Amino acid sequence: MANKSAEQRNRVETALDRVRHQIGLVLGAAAGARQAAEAELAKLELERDIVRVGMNHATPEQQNEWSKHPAAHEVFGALGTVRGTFYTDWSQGPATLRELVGQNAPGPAGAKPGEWLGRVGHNAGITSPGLWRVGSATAAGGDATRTFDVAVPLLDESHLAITSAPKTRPVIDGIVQNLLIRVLSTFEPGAVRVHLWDIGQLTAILPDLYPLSRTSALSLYDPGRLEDLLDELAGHIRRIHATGMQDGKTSLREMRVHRQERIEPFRIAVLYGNGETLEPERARDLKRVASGALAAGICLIMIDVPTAVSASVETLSLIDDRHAISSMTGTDLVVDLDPPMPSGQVIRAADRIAAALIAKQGGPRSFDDLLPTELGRESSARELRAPVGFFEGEPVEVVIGDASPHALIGGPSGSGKTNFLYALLGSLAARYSPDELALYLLDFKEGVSFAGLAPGRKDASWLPHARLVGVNVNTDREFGLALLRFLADELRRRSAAAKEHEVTNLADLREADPGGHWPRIVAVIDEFQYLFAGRDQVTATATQLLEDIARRGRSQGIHMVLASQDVAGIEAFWGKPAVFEQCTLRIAMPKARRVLAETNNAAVSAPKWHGVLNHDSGVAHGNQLAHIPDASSKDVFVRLQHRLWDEYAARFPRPRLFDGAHSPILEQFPAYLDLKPSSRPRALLGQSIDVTEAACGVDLSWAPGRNIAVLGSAAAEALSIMDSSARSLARQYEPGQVEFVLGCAIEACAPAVLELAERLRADGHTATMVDDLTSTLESLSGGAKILLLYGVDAALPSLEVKAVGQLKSGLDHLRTVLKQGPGHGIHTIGWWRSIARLKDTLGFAGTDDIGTWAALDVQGNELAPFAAGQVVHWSPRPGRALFFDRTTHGAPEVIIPFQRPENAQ
Ligand SMILES: Nc1ncnc2c1ncn2[C@@H]1O[C@H](COP(=O)(O)OP(=O)(O)OP(=O)(O)O)[C@@H](O)[C@H]1O
Repeated sequence: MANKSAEQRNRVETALDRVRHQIGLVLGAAAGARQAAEAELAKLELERDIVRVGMNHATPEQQNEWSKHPAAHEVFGALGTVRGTFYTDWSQGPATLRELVGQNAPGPAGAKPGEWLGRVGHNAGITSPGLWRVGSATAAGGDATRTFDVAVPLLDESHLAITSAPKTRPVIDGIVQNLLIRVLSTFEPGAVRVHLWDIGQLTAILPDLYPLSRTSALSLYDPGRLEDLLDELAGHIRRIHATGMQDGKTSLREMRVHRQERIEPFRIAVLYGNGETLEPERARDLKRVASGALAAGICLIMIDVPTAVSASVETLSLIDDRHAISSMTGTDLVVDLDPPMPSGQVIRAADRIAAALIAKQGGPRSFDDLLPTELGRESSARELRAPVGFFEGEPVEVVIGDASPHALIGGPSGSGKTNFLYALLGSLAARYSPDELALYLLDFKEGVSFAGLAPGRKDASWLPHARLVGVNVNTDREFGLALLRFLADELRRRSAAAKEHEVTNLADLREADPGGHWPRIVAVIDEFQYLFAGRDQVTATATQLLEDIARRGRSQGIHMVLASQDVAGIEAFWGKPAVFEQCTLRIAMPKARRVLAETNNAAVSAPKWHGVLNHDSGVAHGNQLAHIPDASSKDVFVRLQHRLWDEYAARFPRPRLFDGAHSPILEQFPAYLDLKPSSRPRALLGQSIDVTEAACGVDLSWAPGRNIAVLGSAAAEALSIMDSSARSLARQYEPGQVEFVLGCAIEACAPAVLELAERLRADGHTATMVDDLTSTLESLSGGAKILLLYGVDAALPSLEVKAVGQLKSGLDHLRTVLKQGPGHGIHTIGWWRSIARLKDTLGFAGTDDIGTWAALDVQGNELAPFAAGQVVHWSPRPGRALFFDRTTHGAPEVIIPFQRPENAQ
């Protein structure tokens, strides 16, 4: 039993010993592993320390410390091998970089200033260097073989953001100026434009470049108006983008390569901030500009402008006044910045570039420079496009088409509006034949600015494109209305044709109807605000018509060019936004107000004989400044007009000239000359105020009411109307077919009446002067007779007298003649000097027997009973009459009585 238990105990102890042994083994292995890990860690830590400090940069104490490390030998050995391998590879690094910069920054972009500074560049600007030198850097080791150039991309590659360190402004100016003069000296003059803005100052930004500020190569902006610069840049971006779209290209660079021409200059905008964030709106604008700029060849150099832009931006952060860290080289390498180029040499270089640019652009351009080499080569199917001026030697065009259908021109008196119109008309007329372009020209100004475009006494030539020339129409607003009516009718005619051909615009209509005559119509109305000068029917109708034409003219090729002196004209648009909005082309002459958008001040600073052209409804980014050549001096336009006249006059009729200052002469008037014997004779009372040269006539058919009353005391006009009525009728009867009976109760007019009688007799007619009107009226029998009664009012007292034994007075006979005469061919043309006397004459019979009348110096409200009770607006004025014919008129119209021979000049 004892043995058995001892044996058992032995077995247990043996098993425990085995377990203990196993545990010992495991613990020993763990301790060993830990020791090895600790040694590895110490080795790695040593390696890290050495790498962090750098083998060559360690102090002797440090070296000593490291060498005591048990793994020192091994670590130094391994690091030495790595370093050796690395430096074997890198020994080529600086040389490679030097070569790279040399290739991408050729000539002034990277070379030493002594090699190029002061010479004018030749690069045409189709391609550009990829890099521009700012300094150098030296790789570890410190020796010169490890130095390489540091250069940054600019222009359409990348923007550049520079951050200053304290007191480094002069250094930054040096960097920026170095870069700019490198760029300016690379390209031919005119290929680069520099825009400078500094939040802190207006004048002293990069002064060494100032010689360039007399050209377009350098512009400065107001410190408080960053928006002006950003607007301008945004405008360029939009324009370049739009041009690119037409070419199917997304960047200016692609377009340049595709077209193999520069197209637009490179632009560099330098923005000096102060480290503070911009106001939110500006920051937003800047971000927007920055993101579209590079594709438009616009590069920003921003100094201390904190902004996150989503475009390619390289950075340069100054450490002190000689050194910087650059995004091109990374944070491990310090850039040694190039020193500023010598001020005197930079000034001289800038001066030479400026002089070369001025020489290249030539002197101021003339009107002839606007003209093409060959006349009339362009098609107006899609649009009208013509240069009207120049900016820095480059032509600036006006486009009239779908996007800019109508134009508004403003500028104070003497600012050159009329001159601009001549430049525009000349440039257009020289490019488009009269088949492509028809002009309707109206000038409400007192004066004759367009008169030369119609045949005149001194010069028989005319502008063959002109269909209508209206001058001195300031008192004849109705003529403006007539033009608008004409345009509205033409609009309808074109719409109908378009509908018939199932097209929607002029270009398609011309294609669908190649035989049709569909020129683009441009109607120019100078001082158009006269149209709205009054709270009357003319204003109301003009507004309505203008709106209609403005809205629908675009697609039918009917365009309006409205010019006005400043505010007055534009005020006329208040409450009529439709017209204003449709005038997307705005032209502001110097000091013009309200023509451009509210916040767009470009016209304020525009120099003399310049204009700000804007195809974007006057929003600042659409501004294009242009010098307008002198087009209105003696003989300038006339020379072109003679060329055009020689070319086209045989094929195109002369324009209609309407001159409000001159009354027409009956004997020269086409409607009078064309009169022939007719079964329906018409009495011509005067000229209609209309686009066509029409006469206003009264049909004297044998029907009740066909009498004519001339109303008012203005003798010259009254005599004229009586005269032209009689003489025009005389032409429509064969001798003997009609009898004229003339009675004159106004002594002063007797000679004129006698003279008329003579003329009528000379034409072979019977013309009887009567003294005793009562007996003449009593004995009148049927058959064609024209009674010409001068001053019926003066005859009334004797007509009212009833002779002894007579049942009827002369007045009774007159009433009978007025009532029953027309039906039997007896028509009365009578002159009453007052409306009250006419009413007395008619008595209780009502006004029906006076079917037509021409009113002179009488008030409109007196005329209502004779115009079917409607309100008559009429401000009497010399040389004009208000005419109404019950059978043909809805409302009275203004007419111009003919000039009587003795009044003719
Ligand atoms: N670009 C120019 N170059 C030289 N002379 C010019 C130019 N523009 C206008 N002029 C001259 O200035 C004068 C006034 O110009 P213009 O008649 O065109 O001004 P306006 O604005 O139409 O003035 P207003 O409304 O009083 O008629 C004219 O004698 C004209 O010859």
